[in-house]
Amino acid sequence: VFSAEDNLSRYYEIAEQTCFDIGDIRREMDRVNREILKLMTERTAYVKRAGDLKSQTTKIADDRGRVKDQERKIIDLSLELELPLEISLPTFRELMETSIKFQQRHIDELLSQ
Ligand SMILES: O=C(O)C(=O)C[C@]1(C(=O)O)C=C[C@@H](O)C=C1
Repeated sequence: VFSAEDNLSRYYEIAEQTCFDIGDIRREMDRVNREILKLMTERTAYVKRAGDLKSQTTKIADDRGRVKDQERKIIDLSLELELPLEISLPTFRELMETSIKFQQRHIDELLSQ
């Protein structure tokens, strides 16, 4: 899925070669944070759209099977990236749980109209 250079060791080498004070670090982190936020926005659009579809079928946002399936994929991909599971897993779990709440509110809003 990822190219060979997409791993923690490689990004750490780049950080060593480009960052020499905390200002350098924080500039890069601000850049990465903006990318993460853009991707979270894109992800949330699909969560909302899934709510549109579920409002016509189950009316229930929460799908534990899909949550478990994504957790498995997050674990496998994190191992590939050398990304510590202590960072990726709780973060994605929180993202999925807050997305479920957001989606259920959207479904309920559609059904109350
Ligand atoms: O896959 C879905 O059904 C979604 O709506 C996405 C999503 C998620 O945010 O990952 C949200 C709610 C479901 O419980 C499962 C997964």
